[in-house]
Amino acid sequence: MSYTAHLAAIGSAFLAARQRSSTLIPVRDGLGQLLAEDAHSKVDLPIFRNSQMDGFAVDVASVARVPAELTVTAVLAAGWSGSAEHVPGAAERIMTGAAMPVGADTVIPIEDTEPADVDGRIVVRSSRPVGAFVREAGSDIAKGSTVVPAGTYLAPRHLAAMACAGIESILVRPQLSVAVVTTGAELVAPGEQIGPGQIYDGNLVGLASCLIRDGARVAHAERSPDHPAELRKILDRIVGDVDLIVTSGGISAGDFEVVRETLSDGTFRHVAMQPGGPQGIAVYEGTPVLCFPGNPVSTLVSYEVFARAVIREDAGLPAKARTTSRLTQPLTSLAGKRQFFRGKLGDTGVTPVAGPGSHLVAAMASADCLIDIPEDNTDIDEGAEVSTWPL
Ligand SMILES: Nc1nc2c(c(=O)[nH]1)N[C@H]1C(S)=C(S)[C@@H](COP(=O)(O)OP(=O)(O)OC[C@H]3O[C@@H](n4cnc5c(N)ncnc54)[C@H](O)[C@@H]3O)O[C@H]1N2
Ligand code: MOO
Repeated sequence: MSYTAHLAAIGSAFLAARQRSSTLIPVRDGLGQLLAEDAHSKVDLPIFRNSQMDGFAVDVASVARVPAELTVTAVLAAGWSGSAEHVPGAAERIMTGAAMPVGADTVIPIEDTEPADVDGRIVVRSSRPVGAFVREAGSDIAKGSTVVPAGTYLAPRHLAAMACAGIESILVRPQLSVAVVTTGAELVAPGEQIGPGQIYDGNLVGLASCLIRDGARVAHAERSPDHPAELRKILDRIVGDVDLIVTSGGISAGDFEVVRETLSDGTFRHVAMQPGGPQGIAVYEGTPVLCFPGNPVSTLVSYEVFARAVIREDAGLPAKARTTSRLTQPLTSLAGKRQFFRGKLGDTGVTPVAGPGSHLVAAMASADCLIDIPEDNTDIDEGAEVSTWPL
């Protein structure tokens, strides 16, 4: 089975995980959520023509020559109904955010005025053009226009704009909910007492953080011993909560292949690639299960090359762009297998990091890309152009 054929099979299996419906939530709960449909403004913003300054609403003709002395006919606070008309040649004292009286076309800030000698009159000291300090209705956005487009991860600025636009509830696409289950009798959590023959579980945190980075929600992260009954117990407990299950280990050719035994209806095969040769796809109680091999580099590379793109697409995140780079040293690759070497990009090209061994997890930590070598390339020269996938 080729890499591309298994990738296509994973794409098909993932379709079931995509079938989740959007939910309506109050805007105030929207932080970090993925907006499922365009949010349209219920009003013009500003909703009505209003003053940008504390000052005086006037008509420009009456302040064309300054100083000009005007009678103050009203005091208009933010929140007044806005139904009064401007008295031509006079001034209305107006506060920031108050509706402009009909007929007034400019605002003189209070700093540019002073009380006149006669009570109830002011002296305007500097003139302003038409529209100065007037915020026109709809000048920010028109009623019915899109305030925030579908596919946006909602930040405070989006929520504030939607609230100002009178939007009370929004349709959001729930994050993909995923369970990560690592398997192996040898595994203990970092920080736990480690005994002979035991190792620390790196895949749980590795896979969970890949998923979170790519926009999914890790609803469960569990470690299973190598007994099918135990694994089944875990799966039964979590399956109702998640859209997808990702496992590591227990799928190759040994005596204790717990994932393979438990998900015996699944498809387990050897993909012509390295690392990540053993692979599995199964369905548990209707939920797709991606089964990655246990070696930590194999697990991480499997995620990168099989799952990352679909998980990001599902979350509405852009695909990670692949690039080409020149090898800084020759490379030998296995005939008939697509090999994903770990590499480090630099000014002179890409340098493979350590060897191909899928246990070399510490070496992988210093890599920043995968070097993708096709099945039929075995001896690649220094300087050859290769495809690199960002990590
Ligand atoms: N006879 C064969 N043996 C193996 C084959 C094969 O084709 N024939 N394939 C090899 C390849 S390639 C890989 S990769 C592994 C995959 O095996 P499993 O997926 O069954 O994984 P395990 O056997 O459970 O573990 C493999 C390796 O990884 C370590 N491991 C497992 N889980 C974790 C974890 N969560 N954190 C850190 N390290 C982990 C485990 O201790 C093993 O050393 O099979 C080869 N064998
Ligand atoms: O192909 Mo396995 O997944 O590397 O060691």
